[in-house]
Amino acid sequence: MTSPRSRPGRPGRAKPNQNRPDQSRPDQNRPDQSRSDQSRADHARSDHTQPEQTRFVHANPARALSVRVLVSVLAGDTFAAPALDDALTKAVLATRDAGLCTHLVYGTLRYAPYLEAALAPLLRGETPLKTRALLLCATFEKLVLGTPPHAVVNEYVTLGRTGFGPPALINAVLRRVEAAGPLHPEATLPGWLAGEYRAAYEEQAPEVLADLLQPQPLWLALTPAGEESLEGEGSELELGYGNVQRVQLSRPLRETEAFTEGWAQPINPASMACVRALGEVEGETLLDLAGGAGIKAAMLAARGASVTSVDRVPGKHRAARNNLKRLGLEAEFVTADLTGPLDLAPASRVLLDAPCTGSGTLRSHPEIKLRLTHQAVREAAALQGRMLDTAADLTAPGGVLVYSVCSVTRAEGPEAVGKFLNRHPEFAPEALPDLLVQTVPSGPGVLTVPLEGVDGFFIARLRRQG
Ligand SMILES: C[S@@+](CC[C@H](N)C(=O)[O-])C[C@H]1O[C@@H](n2cnc3c(N)ncnc32)[C@H](O)[C@@H]1O
Repeated sequence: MTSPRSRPGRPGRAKPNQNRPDQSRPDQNRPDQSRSDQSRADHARSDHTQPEQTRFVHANPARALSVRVLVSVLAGDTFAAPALDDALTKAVLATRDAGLCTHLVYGTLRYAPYLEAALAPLLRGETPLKTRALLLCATFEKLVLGTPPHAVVNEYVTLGRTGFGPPALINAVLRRVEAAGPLHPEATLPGWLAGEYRAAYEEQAPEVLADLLQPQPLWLALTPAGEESLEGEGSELELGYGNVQRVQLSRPLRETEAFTEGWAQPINPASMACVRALGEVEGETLLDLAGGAGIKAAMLAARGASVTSVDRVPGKHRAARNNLKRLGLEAEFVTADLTGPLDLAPASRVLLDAPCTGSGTLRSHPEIKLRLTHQAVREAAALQGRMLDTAADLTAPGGVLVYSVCSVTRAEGPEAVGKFLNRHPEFAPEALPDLLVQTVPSGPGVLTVPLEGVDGFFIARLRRQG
């Protein structure tokens, strides 16, 4: 394992922080920005210093928007990232209010089970979703952010009056709500999922679960010109895994020269580890199966591979094409269902970055832990098994198949590959090249360790013998 490269901050160069969550992340992992979240928290804590008249006549618009977004996410209608992007695009909020809104939505979702436990003794019967969302958000502020209790009560009672719930109930609950016990990170996800994390990371599990409650930083794959340009604009590059850097932007990513010139690509270091798992790809023909929005395809094309990306959804190809164009790269696209045989020439390098439950991305997608079921894991594993069989047919003799999922469940990782190897004795697992991120062994592959904003991915590298 190679240690991440730490980059000291450069005090005095940073420009005012951009709190609005970035809307330019074509990757499925859509990180919000850690520094933004921090300043949002500071803002939340300092709310009680506002003048009395302006404080409680209208609830802060960030809180109203947060609760509306939470209602749609908790209803299961949408994921937090697109709901928030959509809401912030339509609402005209001051920068710091947009930051507060982002922090409240993600924070409430990250801590939701803990907040539910605190609220449970105070609520009888069914609580309407709007009221539940409001109470969760307010409880997050009171118990986790440490916003002064009187400010929480006044803000959210005022908000309740606008149609979110009975002010008397909100007032009574928020005055009394207190922590049900010490905050154990395990209490912030369902017991069975905490068990999967314990099985995956053993003694590191408590540290990992605590880390998943932190704000998600922004990671960018940068060319040297991109690094120079961002630093010149006052952004801070903090920590690096190879060319993937943790960045605090001085302005929205889409407005940076690094993005418009194609020198920057959002990608989690664990996502990049799947690309690294393929080893040297320069001059190789490569199949990127389940290629989605083509983030890994782009990174592979940048390394000199001739990439054909296959996905079932044509819309994803459009997004991928546009993104590749921005990066000055090219790939072929094939729209096809990978659960059945495909009329494509086998390749010497194949990546199957399979659809999965996303259980390794709880920092950036905290709502997943509120929705995930055993049944969903079983269904994902069955789909992955079928896609692995197709991937086997598309791997040339002597070639390499890399299988990856952004999930830490055993069924989707080591068990899926174990069953595959039983069905396909012509494949054997082999050692992975240096992935740069921290990993732990997991059956025939490895798991990346989700600390400091790195996602949890299972990755296996399989060689076809004959
Ligand atoms: C984890 S995402 C891939 C992310 C992508 N590799 C990237 O780096 O941007 C999984 C993809 O699998 C695709 N998918 C799901 N079921 C499929 C199927 N039966 N056949 C082909 N693609 C499928 C989804 O459309 C989705 O884009």
